[in-house]
Amino acid sequence: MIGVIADDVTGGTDVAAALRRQGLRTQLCFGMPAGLPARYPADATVISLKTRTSPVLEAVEESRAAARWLIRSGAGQLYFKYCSTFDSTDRGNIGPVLDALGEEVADGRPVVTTPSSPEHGRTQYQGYLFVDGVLLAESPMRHHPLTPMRDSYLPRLLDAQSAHAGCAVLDHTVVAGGSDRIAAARRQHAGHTRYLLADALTDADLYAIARACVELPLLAGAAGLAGALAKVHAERIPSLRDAPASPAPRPDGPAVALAGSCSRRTLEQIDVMRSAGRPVHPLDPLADQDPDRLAGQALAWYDGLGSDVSAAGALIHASMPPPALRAVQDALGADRAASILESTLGRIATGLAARGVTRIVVAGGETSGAVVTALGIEGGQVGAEAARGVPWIHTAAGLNVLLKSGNFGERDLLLTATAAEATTGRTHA
Ligand SMILES: Nc1ncnc2c1ncn2[C@@H]1O[C@H](COP(=O)(O)OP(=O)(O)O)[C@@H](O)[C@H]1O
Ligand SMILES: O=C(O)[C@@H](O)C(=O)COP(=O)(O)O
Repeated sequence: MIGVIADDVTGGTDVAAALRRQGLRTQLCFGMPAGLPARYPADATVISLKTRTSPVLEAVEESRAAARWLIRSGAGQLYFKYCSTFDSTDRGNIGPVLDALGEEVADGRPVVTTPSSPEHGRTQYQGYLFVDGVLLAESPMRHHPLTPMRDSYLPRLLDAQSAHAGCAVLDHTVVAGGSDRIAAARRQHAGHTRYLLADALTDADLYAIARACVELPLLAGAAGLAGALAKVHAERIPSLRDAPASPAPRPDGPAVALAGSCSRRTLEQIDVMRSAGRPVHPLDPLADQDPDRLAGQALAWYDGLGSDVSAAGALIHASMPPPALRAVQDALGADRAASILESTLGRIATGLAARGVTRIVVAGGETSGAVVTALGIEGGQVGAEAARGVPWIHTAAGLNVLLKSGNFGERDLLLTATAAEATTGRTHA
């Protein structure tokens, strides 16, 4: 079994979708699972934490605990799923968590990693990370509310975070040379380099890296490398390759979208909702900083929509474009503003569930973490993808949640996912 530790909730659903696409029976848990062992046989188990922006020690301890749980449940390989845009704060949790997981399983062997995920437009070349062909630090990620990324050079970012200085790049000439060449380069680094950041421009590059590393106890990266690894495992183990995908339930029932992401794509998706005439309620954290009152106002607004809303879903959002976001952060502080809005959206989600809303679409990774925590969702069945890397999650209690990374999905994703006719959008299941 592959055991995956994801540093946020949308990262967890993204990687779960990538594993499921390759036919792996994938168990998805939000937070540490309560019991042992896994409740049903799985080829992969994903534990989605909310550690991307938490204090370093907390992130390390929670990730260690998740690793130990996965190993006790039978994981033969660990994968640390971080963001394809290498989202991390200045204090940086990717390095410390990787260092700790290496202590758990890697025996000092080099750990191969890459945030490259061509399916999401992320590529690594000469150690630099590109987002849709633009350097990370020049992409909209430079404006992220909690993890603004202002350097594109991955070795510098990782070196600053890890206790093992001097990570190396497996450059594209090596990767393009195929899996034997990659494995040879990896062996040359054994004993003196802990992290090898592998360039990858295409899925074929990721596949070659995965083939070279399929036996390693620890790998790390975004959904791209995890999907490639799943493909290699599925090819080697016929029972995985032949596993019939379980039929995905159809998400239905009253729908509401909750957005806490300020990423460019989410702002575009909000504009599409507005242009389509959907009911939209913006949260104003400058007017009131009390999450209970902000949530109460939003729910009163929702109640006032009456039966119209059962025809097509409404949207409640904290999201703002960069200038307005800066004004809020200047007034309240970035962490406090985030915490107020996350608590508010969590309370709104529980209020909506109590009102019979069964389709909850959430935009934003931190925001999704707050919402699943508030709703007490511990896991669910990974269903059809409404967009690449954005699968519906079906809970035992009958909720259908779509947890969308801020940057993912077509411009009409919020609109289609909350449409009256239940839709799974473009299905990749
Ligand atoms: N108007 C706002 N002012 C300040 N912070 C905000 C605002 N809107 C959202 N946020 C915070 O920004 C963060 C966005 O992160 P996240 O939900 O992970 O989105 P993404 O997936 O785009 O990274 C959340 O913590 C959210 O509460
Ligand atoms: O790798 C990715 O880009 C995503 O899986 C991811 O981690 C998304 O994080 P958010 O943008 O914070 O939702």
